[in-house]
Amino acid sequence: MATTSNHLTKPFLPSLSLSSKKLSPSSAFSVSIPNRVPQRLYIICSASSGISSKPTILVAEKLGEAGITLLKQHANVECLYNLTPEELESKSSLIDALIVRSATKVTREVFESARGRLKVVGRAGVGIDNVDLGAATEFGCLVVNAPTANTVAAAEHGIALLTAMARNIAQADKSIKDGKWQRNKYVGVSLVGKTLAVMGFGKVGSEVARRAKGLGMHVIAHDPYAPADRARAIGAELVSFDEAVATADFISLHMPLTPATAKILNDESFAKMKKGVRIVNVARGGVIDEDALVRALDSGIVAQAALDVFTVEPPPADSKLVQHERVTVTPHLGASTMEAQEGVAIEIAEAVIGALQGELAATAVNAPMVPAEVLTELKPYVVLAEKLGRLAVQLVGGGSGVKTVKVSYASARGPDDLDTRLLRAMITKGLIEPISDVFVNLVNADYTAKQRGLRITEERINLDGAPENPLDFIQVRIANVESKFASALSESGEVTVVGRVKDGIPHLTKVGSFEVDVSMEGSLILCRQVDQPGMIGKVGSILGEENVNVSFMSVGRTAPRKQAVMAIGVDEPPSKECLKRIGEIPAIEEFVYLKL
Ligand SMILES: NC(=O)C1=CN([C@@H]2O[C@H](COP(=O)(O)OP(=O)(O)OC[C@H]3O[C@@H](n4cnc5c(N)ncnc54)[C@H](O)[C@@H]3O)[C@@H](O)[C@H]2O)C=CC1
Ligand SMILES: O=C(O)C(=O)COP(=O)(O)O
Repeated sequence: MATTSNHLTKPFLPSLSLSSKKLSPSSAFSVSIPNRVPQRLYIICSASSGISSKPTILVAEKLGEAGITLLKQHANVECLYNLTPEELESKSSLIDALIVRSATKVTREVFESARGRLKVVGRAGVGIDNVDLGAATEFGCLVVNAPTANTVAAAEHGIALLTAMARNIAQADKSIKDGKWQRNKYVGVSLVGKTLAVMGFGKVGSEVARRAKGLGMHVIAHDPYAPADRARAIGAELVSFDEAVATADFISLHMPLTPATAKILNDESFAKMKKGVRIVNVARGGVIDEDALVRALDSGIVAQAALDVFTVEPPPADSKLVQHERVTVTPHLGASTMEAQEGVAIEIAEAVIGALQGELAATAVNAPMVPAEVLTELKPYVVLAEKLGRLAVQLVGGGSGVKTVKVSYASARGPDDLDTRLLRAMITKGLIEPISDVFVNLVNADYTAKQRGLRITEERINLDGAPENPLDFIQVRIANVESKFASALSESGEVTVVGRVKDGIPHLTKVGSFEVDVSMEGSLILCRQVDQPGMIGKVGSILGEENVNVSFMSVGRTAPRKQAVMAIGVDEPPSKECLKRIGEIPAIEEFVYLKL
């Protein structure tokens, strides 16, 4: 993964390097030998992670057939259910992606044991509380979910539990099967005109609200982050937590399990409720303090509860809550309809395959989501960003340590039209990977930079003109370092490289103060010399004799016959002997070989 750079510098160079700081470029000319290698985006997976052939995907829980079929078109698929935690850990270094539902705990140990191979975790459903997101991010593993395909199923299950609870369906069913006929015991309550508090007004919550309105209920909702107009459109009123729990006849829970929502229904909140309230939970068991719910049932505050989810699944057989006469339970069936499972399976298969192919998933949970059309437009700039980072760091010399990097984006677009998170992540990747064995991607770029004490500051250069392209150029500067190629230091003393995208191909357009123009493919030789006739020919013929193909050549100079920097793109890495011969050309004052 880490690339190497060789560098040969003539002994008298330090003094020259100082003077070169004062030079200002005048012009650049280039000899172009087109070499259009298609660029692939490895935003999540590295080209060297062994995923270039067919990736291996472990499906650890039952997934709809349509999803499995889709996965098999692109990957080796293993379906292994009910693995123990240890079995999952031992599998993780043999797989590129893992697909789970809610029953599999994807722990830190799973990521640690993966030794960098596991690059995508697909959660075939919504809730990602069973995946250690912090650990996934640290290890550069993308987590994607399937957030839409089971919404209706979960909402329908919520309504099913609500109505079944109100009319004692489960209890009456059991009683009749036990040979009894208890018409007086199972008198229910009506829903019409009653107040339902929907806690968590997201996708499922709003579908539940819509259906409850159809049943003639008065719907209120609590969700600190939901827009009021969405609630209004459904005919629900957004209220505070206290108002919701205090006024509701029925409470239906639809928020995710997070540190903020854990045990959000507890002794204190039950004490605020109307006596005889009824509770539905199709969200997560952990949002209710289950012992407190048993107490509230026993004291009569809560008349009934209908639960699809539990803190521990399956719950212990002797669970007081599950065994409670006024509690109706289902074994986490919210998403379990034929339709939802087929939909979820396809949604997650597409997301996982896309991510393995280096695309950004629209349902990424621990990485910025970049809309597909923006990504298409940014693609060549993403490649440029990584290569500029890669190049800049290879120009650093003298063991100075890279700590401060300044990135400038020159664009004629408005600030809101340019999302630089992806570009920053790729610059970080380029900066860190050549000097370490850390794998960096969009997921862990910021985390890895922080860990290494690397501070990346960004600024925009606002240009006038038509903003057809998202960016005009990107400049990367590394401050407070020495350079192994003194000409790479700009007047401010920073290692500076600038690049542009031309015809979809990233080009290096400036090194230090020297304007060049070389396509950023293969490898690069930078030479500084006194501008004079025959230099291109001399270097070119050495490379030719050594069978190294030149793809691009460009010379930037301060003035005719003064200092010049020659940038030479090469397809094959030159041998040490070849580089030595270039270094021996008398007019060449310093040169460096860089891998892009
Ligand atoms: N039982 C089952 O099989 C299923 C369960 N679920 C659960 O339902 C949850 C909701 O799913 P979706 O509606 O698709 O997710 P969503 O993300 O669309 O909605 C969640 C809503 O909860 C809100 N929220 C966050 N913190 C809150 C708080 N402290 N108080 C009130 N609201 C808060 C959010 O603002 C958001 O609007 C999931 O997180 C999942 O755990 C989802 C599908 C199936
Ligand atoms: O999507 C969710 O959050 C669910 O809870 C569904 O879980 P499941 O995929 O059925 O194990």
